[in-house]
Amino acid sequence: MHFFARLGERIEAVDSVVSVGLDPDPDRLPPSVADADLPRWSFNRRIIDATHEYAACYKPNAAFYEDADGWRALEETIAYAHGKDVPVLLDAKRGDIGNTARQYAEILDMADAITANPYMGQDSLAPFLQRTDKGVFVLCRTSNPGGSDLQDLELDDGGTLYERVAGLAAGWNEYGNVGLVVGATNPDELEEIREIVPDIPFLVPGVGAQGGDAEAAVEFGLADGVGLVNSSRGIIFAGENGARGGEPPEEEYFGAAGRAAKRLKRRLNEFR
Ligand SMILES: O=C(O)c1cc(=O)[nH]c(=O)n1[C@@H]1O[C@H](COP(=O)(O)O)[C@@H](O)[C@H]1O
Repeated sequence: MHFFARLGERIEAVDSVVSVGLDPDPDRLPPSVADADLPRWSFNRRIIDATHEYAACYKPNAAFYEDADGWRALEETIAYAHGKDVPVLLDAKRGDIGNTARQYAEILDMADAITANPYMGQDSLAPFLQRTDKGVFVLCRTSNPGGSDLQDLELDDGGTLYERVAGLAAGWNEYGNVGLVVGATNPDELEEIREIVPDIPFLVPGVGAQGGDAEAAVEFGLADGVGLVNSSRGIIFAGENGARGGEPPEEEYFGAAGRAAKRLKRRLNEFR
């Protein structure tokens, strides 16, 4: 089944467009997982247990797994998410010459979708796009402050670079498997890009810790009801915010992640 059809089913099943970002920063893991064989996996398993009923998708960012143990933690995490029937978008931001991209694309054997960087052009993304059952989210207008350095540049023949990327991505969407990444910190750009590509689902990061606009994320991020709004630290580290009282520390910690995911689901659903 094509990724976006599968994602649409999951969104409907849980009535949620929340993407839970699994970015297990080793410096922030709670003491209860520190002694585990694979602390990041141990942490993610508990996060998945606490959040899966609100999750349309999990989005592990590859940066948090790029060492030997990390890779094992990632594999376990993806298998566990799949066991809960939740698709996994690997946030790897890949993009390289064709020969290298073909190797990168092997990653899609384990994940359902990937983020990709369009800077090197169509041939650098072709090996991902050719995996017709997998989703490819192309960076378009990113949420970080420096996103404007290149992406907002005005082109000689009109429009900005991010608008050009949106138009190109529509052309790359031969198999209906292309999405765009547009940050919630850029509500005006979200609206503009939605006008250029009415049918392409967005991954909208930047709500939560980066303070982005949840309403715009939903209003412009979804295409025919399909799209994702991601929060990572705002969910997985919600337990750092202290005691609720009564529960044992571990339950309290991961319970807070579950409540944060549930709150985000509710908030986003106000605008769906
Ligand atoms: O591709 C992404 O997911 C991404 C694109 C972007 O423009 N901004 C952005 O924050 N992200 C990722 O989304 C996640 C955001 O994390 P939080 O700020 O903790 O919610 C991180 O994994 C980022 O790398």
